[in-house]
Amino acid sequence: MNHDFCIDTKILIHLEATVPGPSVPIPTLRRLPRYYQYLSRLKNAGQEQVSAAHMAEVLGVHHTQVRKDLAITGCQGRPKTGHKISELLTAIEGFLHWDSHSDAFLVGVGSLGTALMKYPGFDKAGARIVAAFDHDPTKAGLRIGDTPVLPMEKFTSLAERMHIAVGILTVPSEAAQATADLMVGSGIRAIWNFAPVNLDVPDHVIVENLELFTSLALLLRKLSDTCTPQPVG
Ligand SMILES: NC(=O)c1ccc[n+]([C@@H]2O[C@H](COP(=O)([O-])OP(=O)(O)OC[C@H]3O[C@@H](n4cnc5c(N)ncnc54)[C@H](O)[C@@H]3O)[C@@H](O)[C@H]2O)c1
Repeated sequence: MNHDFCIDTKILIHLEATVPGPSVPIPTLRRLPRYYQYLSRLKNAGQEQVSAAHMAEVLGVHHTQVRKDLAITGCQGRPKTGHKISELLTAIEGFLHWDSHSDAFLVGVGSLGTALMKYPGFDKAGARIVAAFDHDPTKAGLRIGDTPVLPMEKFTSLAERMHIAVGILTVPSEAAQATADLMVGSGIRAIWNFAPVNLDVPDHVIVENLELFTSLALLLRKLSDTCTPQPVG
């Protein structure tokens, strides 16, 4: 696996769909990709060992927490020398199931859906978009990269036949709930939702909302808080 890529921690949809049981704390799941990114950089720079204390300092996480998080992956550090970076990377990959793939279907091949389909990083982080769907007949039949765009009528039969567990939802808000219903009815168990809508789904279905607008609003709010008033004239 290529270690030199940027992982969006929101790719947790794959993890949450595949890591068994509620016993793994979600904050740990969110931190592990950060550790992985940092460890990959160290490995690429030629470093072989790392201590939890060093990771804690660089990543701004308490060292006890880093040790606990790493222990969950099953990788044990050694006294004095710490962890072997390559072992740690392999342990995190295995734990997050990045050494296997979840196939995903995307619905809504507009600006955002197309951008997601063109982004190669999801494949490396465990989720592969194998087909996309759109109700616009002019889009069905297209290919975005290697991925076919298919008519909505094919969604259920293909999802069932291919045992698709992950759905990526990039339709406008007004179509989001109906699309989620279709996904759930077709056996999808995890939805990565980009529409700014709270989806109503059964308890067994995991939804991860990617709230870009909230994130942007926070950024701009923080920016305005740091602005000092300029003298007039
Ligand atoms: N573009 C962004 O940067 C951005 C950022 C954050 C969130 N979002 C959200 O992501 C979603 C998509 O945004 P966009 O800008 O890509 O929109 P878009 O209008 O460019 O694309 C939407 C696509 O969904 C398809 N579609 C609409 N209704 C459908 C249905 N019932 N079944 C199947 N396909 C359907 C349309 O044909 C179109 O191809 C929206 O909910 C938006 O709020 C977008």
